[in-house]
Amino acid sequence: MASSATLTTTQLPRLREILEQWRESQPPAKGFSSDVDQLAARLAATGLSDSSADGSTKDVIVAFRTRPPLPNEAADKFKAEGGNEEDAAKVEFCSGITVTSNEPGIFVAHTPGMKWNGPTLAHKSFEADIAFGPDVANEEVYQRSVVATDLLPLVLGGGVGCILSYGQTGSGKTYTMEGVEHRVARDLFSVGTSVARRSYASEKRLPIDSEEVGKITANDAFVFEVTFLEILGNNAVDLVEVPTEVDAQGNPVRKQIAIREDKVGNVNPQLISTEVKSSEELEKLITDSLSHRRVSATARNAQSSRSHALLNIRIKNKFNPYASEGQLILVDLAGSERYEDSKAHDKQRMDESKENNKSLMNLKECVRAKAKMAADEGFVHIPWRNNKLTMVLKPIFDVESRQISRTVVIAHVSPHIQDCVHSVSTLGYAAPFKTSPPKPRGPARYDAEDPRTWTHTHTREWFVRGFEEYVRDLKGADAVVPLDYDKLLPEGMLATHVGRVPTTEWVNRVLEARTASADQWTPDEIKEMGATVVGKLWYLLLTAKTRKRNAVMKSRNALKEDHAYGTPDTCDDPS
Ligand SMILES: Nc1ncnc2c1ncn2[C@@H]1O[C@H](COP(=O)(O)OP(=O)(O)OP(=O)(O)O)[C@@H](O)[C@H]1O
Repeated sequence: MASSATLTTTQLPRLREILEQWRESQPPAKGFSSDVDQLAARLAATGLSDSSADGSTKDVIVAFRTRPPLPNEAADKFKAEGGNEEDAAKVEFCSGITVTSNEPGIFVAHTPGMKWNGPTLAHKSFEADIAFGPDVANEEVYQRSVVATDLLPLVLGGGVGCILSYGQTGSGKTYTMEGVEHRVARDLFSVGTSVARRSYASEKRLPIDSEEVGKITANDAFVFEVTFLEILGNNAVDLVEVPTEVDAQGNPVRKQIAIREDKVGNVNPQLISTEVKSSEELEKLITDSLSHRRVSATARNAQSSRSHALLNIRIKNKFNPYASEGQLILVDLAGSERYEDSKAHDKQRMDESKENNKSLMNLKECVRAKAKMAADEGFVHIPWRNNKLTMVLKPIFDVESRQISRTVVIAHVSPHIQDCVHSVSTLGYAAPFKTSPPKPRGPARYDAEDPRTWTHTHTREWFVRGFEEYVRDLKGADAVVPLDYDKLLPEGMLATHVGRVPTTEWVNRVLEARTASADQWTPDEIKEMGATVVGKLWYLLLTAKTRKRNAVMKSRNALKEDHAYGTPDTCDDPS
């Protein structure tokens, strides 16, 4: 099969002809629409959105994106691969990607080859959850990957949301991520205000449209703190820091940031953390930090980003001290490069490129393991400690964490046939992340220790017992639980559904389900009761999910100990 480097201008017209014939033989493309509202509604109906509240939401969502060809790009590519000026002028764009379905997203990559009777095309299709074709604007990408997947309510509710922008250098990752980052800045405070008003209304038992509730803003309920980290090869630096010195080559000198796990298992690089109180402040921080990001020319893209850039927005909840800290992590990954792409680099650039590819491979292992775990596919080990990039992404990879997390991977491919070999590898990298959500377990055998097997009645009985125990310990044997269980756990609500409700949302539900007898309780006491009891459910869910893994780890540890000290049978009797 010919690689893109061996394509010649004379083959392109024939390849275009073959592609046209192939396209004509295909059924019409499915599910195309640029109506963002319609798309969001459809995604909600297909279970990608949390608003379906049926527990089927995926933890890993995969999207493909390709961009339009840029002016002169086809000729420039040809020249970059050794073609002469005269022939380059004749090179016209030939598409290497066809989008055949929007939901699920299907991209077909067309790889050129050569037989005795002329050029050929091999068509290979890849499936994701969502596809963005070349004419899709950044607003639609944001609506379908952030709004329809409820990432902002999730992180405001104490969950972890992450977007990973992956792909070949020059394929449009930065274009997508900057679009997402600026739109997050635009919407975070208004969505935060709605969430804050709902919490306030629940706590004060006020109608949501009352004047008092209308005065509440996002800043009354949340503290937003932002960091921006850059990882280049093996080095990490703070993008918020304004460099004051330059080296001999005139490059800004930046302080190296250590990335390691502390004694209690947290990975908190010492970065400048800036509190932002408005969309404008967040917007400015993003723009300033991005201007510090290192760029250098590559054979593919004159403004190529050589580094991974991680924007992290941490959200503390002032209304609900029991809620975990929400985090939104937006990652523009360094371009993945093949040897051919990096051969023009100097030694330092080559090493960086190697290091980048290594970290991307490890990231792949981690995302794939996470997707498998979410789909309940048995024992899973997530190797997030292997690399700096995955270490800072610990909040999404830690299997012991009880925070709800959702990751959207957007894999980018170039539209050009010359890049097909690389596109096939990018699509092949991301496609396996697409897994089916765990199947509803139906009438699985009831296990008191595994909430995934509980019916609505089991769930309700467990909560009734849990609240009664809590209230008895706190207020004495005769105290009554001040909750309306019909309101808190409506018919059909299962333990698995409760397990997917972020803390803040759950505590709001508990506040809304208060009965008249709750007048003797303070709102904080009610919140603590709700958070404590649901915490026990999460623990059960976590141990049930990781039971097989824990058993394997336990037997491995036992093996290690046996190896070091011998088993009781084999130990020498000291007497
Ligand atoms: N969807 C799009 N519509 C129009 N232009 C686009 C689109 N996506 C990318 N571009 C343009 O393509 C060029 C390359 O895009 P970008 O810099 O985002 O690529 P990249 O994948 O981040 O590259 P690198 O890894 O080298 O940084 C830029 O000029 C950008 O403006």
